Amino acid sequence: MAAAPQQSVHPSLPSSTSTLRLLISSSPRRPPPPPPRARRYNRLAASASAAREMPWPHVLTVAGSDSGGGAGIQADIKACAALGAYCSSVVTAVTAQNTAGVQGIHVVPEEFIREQLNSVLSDMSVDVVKTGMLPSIGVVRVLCESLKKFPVKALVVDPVMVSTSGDILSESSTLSVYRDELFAMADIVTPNVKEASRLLGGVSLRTVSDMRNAAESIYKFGPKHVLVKGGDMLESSDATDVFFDGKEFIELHAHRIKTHNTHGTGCTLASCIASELAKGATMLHAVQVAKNFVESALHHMTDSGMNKKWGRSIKEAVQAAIEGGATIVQLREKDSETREFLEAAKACMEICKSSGVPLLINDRVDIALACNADGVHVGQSDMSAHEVRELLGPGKIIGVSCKTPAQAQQAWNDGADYIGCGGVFPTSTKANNPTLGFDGLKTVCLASKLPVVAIGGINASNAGSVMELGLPNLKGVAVVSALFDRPSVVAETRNMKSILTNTSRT
Ligand SMILES: Cc1ncc(COP(=O)(O)OP(=O)(O)O)c(N)n1
Ligand SMILES: Cc1nc(C(=O)O)sc1CCOP(=O)(O)O
Ligand SMILES: [Mg+2]
Repeated sequence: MAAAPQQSVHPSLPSSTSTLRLLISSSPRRPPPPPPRARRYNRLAASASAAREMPWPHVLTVAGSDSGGGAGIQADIKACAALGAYCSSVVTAVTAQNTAGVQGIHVVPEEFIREQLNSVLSDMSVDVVKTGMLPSIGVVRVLCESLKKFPVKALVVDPVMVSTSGDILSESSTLSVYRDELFAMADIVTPNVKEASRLLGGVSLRTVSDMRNAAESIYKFGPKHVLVKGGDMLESSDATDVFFDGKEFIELHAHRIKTHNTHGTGCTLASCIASELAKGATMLHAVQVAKNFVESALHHMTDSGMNKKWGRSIKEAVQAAIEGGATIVQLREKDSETREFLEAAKACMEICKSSGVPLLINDRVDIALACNADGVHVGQSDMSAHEVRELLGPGKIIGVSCKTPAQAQQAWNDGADYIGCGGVFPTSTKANNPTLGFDGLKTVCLASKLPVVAIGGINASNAGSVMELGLPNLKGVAVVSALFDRPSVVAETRNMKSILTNTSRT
């Protein structure tokens, strides 16, 4: 299968129609699955005492409350829950706001913010602290002092200054203490272009090259990584973010989503990064997952049979899919010898890594380990997600094919990150694949606690109708033949991406 742009789920390379499955056990009956990992257990309803004692990924958000529920603490808690992290909260301000703007701000006294920080950090094992609205110099200083007293694994700083509606959320005097004290403690700082400009004394940021310079300048204040978010650069048709780790710049591209509903996306992105870091992901991986979560997904799965037919290598196919806008690639090789598969996987890893696009491997955990892929996609006859997680570790992405609510529940229990659900339409790419139709997809989406990617017979003519169903948890599509069994992978991917972009947020 070829991979197209995707989201928090992953796409793969060309899949062939043959069904070479990993023979994990010769026994026809699978033994009962091991108990789910504690951290996956009922994350949404986790009690504070459970979070204290159990190895949950734990994010503490230090931010303002948004009465409208779209941004701030409310957005942070929802994003962390969606990505499987427990979220505690220190409220720095209570805002009266709605979709039109901020009508009032009640700042919480500094000493009471200190008290909240003490209560949580002295008692519960927090992995990652994520900051949002820090209204005054005093609040930033209280936070720095608490973090020195109670160090955490990582600090994610979203330097929230002005709301999308243009209302001031942090006094301009906080800029200096952000730069001089908080940034030095941060693992990542995530300004949008307006915030980056303010942090740098009002420089103008109009191009990606300006964003790179800004990322480099902000890096000099001391954070380990910088992500300058380009979503506000309205002159560009692309929404490019620039990630800088002190050595390398990585441009993360996404098609601009035509919507005014961007309120809270910064909070959501930073909370997703924090959740992934809390789960053990590397910084780049955490940023990729977060970005994909905020966008809609297009999974590209490669298929070597189709690529041969069109005279292109897997590498060329993946390169073209990424150029066309694929956000996740899944390498699906049903007929290859192991050595050939691994070589292709290593070559694709290079391309995907340099483009900031996660690469998943279909079925083969050994290949994923050998090429340090970003994750694995398994089906109901493959190794369970729980077993895959044991082998891959916490930071990798695991997808599971599910056709029923019970399978979706099991995937959640087993610690998967997303599910693939299909066949939505009849397909000739996968033999003997039952067609679920819209009704089957709906039943699974409604039951799923994980993001869902629709698969099976999806093409440019029907992708819009799938996304327009507006089903809960449906985040994107995974596509093989509509991209790879065509003369131009780039053109087909671009077209598919724009269909998804235009339907996912309307
Ligand atoms: C995103 C996504 N969804 C479903 C599948 C199918 O996986 P599986 O059921 O294991 O079938 P094979 O791909 O192995 O034939 C997938 N690969 N990706
Ligand atoms: C690999 C795969 N899994 C499916 C499932 O229903 O789980 S359908 C499928 C094939 C998808 O290919 P195409 O986009 O060419 O239909
Ligand atoms: Mg499989």
